[in-house]
Amino acid sequence: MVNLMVDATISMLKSWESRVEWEKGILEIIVDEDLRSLSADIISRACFGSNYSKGEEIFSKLKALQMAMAKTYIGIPGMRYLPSKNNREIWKLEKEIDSLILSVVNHCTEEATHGKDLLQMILDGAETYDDYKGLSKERFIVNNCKNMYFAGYETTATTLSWTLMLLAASPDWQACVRAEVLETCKDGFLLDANALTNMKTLTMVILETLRLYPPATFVIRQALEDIDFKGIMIPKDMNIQIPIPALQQSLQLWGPDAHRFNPERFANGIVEACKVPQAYMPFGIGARICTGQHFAMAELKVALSLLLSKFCFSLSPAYVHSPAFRLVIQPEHGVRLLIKRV
Ligand code: HEM
Repeated sequence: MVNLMVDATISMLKSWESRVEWEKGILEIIVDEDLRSLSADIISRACFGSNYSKGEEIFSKLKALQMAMAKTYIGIPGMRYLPSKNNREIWKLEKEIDSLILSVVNHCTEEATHGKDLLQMILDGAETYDDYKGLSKERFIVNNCKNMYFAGYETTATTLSWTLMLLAASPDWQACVRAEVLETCKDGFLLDANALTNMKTLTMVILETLRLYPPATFVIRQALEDIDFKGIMIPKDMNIQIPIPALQQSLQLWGPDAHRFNPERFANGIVEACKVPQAYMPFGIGARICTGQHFAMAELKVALSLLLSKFCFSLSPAYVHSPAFRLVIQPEHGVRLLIKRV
């Protein structure tokens, strides 16, 4: 998996290198779209063993679906069943995405070239799991593929954008991470799973980015029975939304610098960083915690270490800071950076 991530990142890196050269040494770029393509490429290769071009249509439709879903009123019961213009757009996109995924699944199954990728695991799961709770086998496969795409694409791409923004705004931390990367994998390209675990400063920077800009704004749980929570009655079946940014930036829990970028707080791990470590939950919590968290951390480390080994980043004077809620927390106007070779 790490090799696949390295290959995908190197092809983006090469394109940035020639663009920097073309711009005579300093390239001004909004990085988000390229990082989305990178994340799409990686999840597509990991999932279907295919390259980005095959998943391109699926991703553009998923993006449109995400925008349409962000316009709905989350939490108002029954709203999603009304045939409003937006809901009809959502239903149409869902149908198209389903059939596109199925056609890729069929193609992969016929070619049988995908080996031990995520799709194979989903197909194995579909073979051995016979309680579909009323779901057809086809639905089981499509839903799981969609989950992988939806959960693993935008979340990681957005985290990459925010991390580059924060490092561009904090030259000292950027220099520390670059020094660590160059020390860990001498020529910048010798990355493997061992090298990734040794990158402590980079890990601290990623944890701090996920604290300040968690892509998921809340985790949702349903009460399975009536609960008396410290005097608050929560009736059975009620949905409870746990707001991640509020917990991760609480002054009470994290101290007076809770709103500041300070990766140092994670020097001794999550347990030492926060009065109540359970309040740190960028990947959720408990039995339904993100199944892709280790995949995501590996992808973030590979992409950032390769980028930092080759380029220096600073904020463009035209960068406008405006985190916006679109199902994930995204930079509204993109992350506009100045890039030059190290
Ligand atoms: C920075 C990147 C990511 C973040 C911040 C993130 C965050 C989350 C969060 C908050 C949840 C809900 C957990 C809960 O309810 O307790 C979740 C679920 C999930 N994530 Fe991720 N995720 C990321 C990347 C990925 C990737 C790369 C994949 C797949 C390769 C993935 C697959 C999933 C799946 C399948 C679930 C549903 C788990 C379940 O319901 O049992 N995620 N993620």
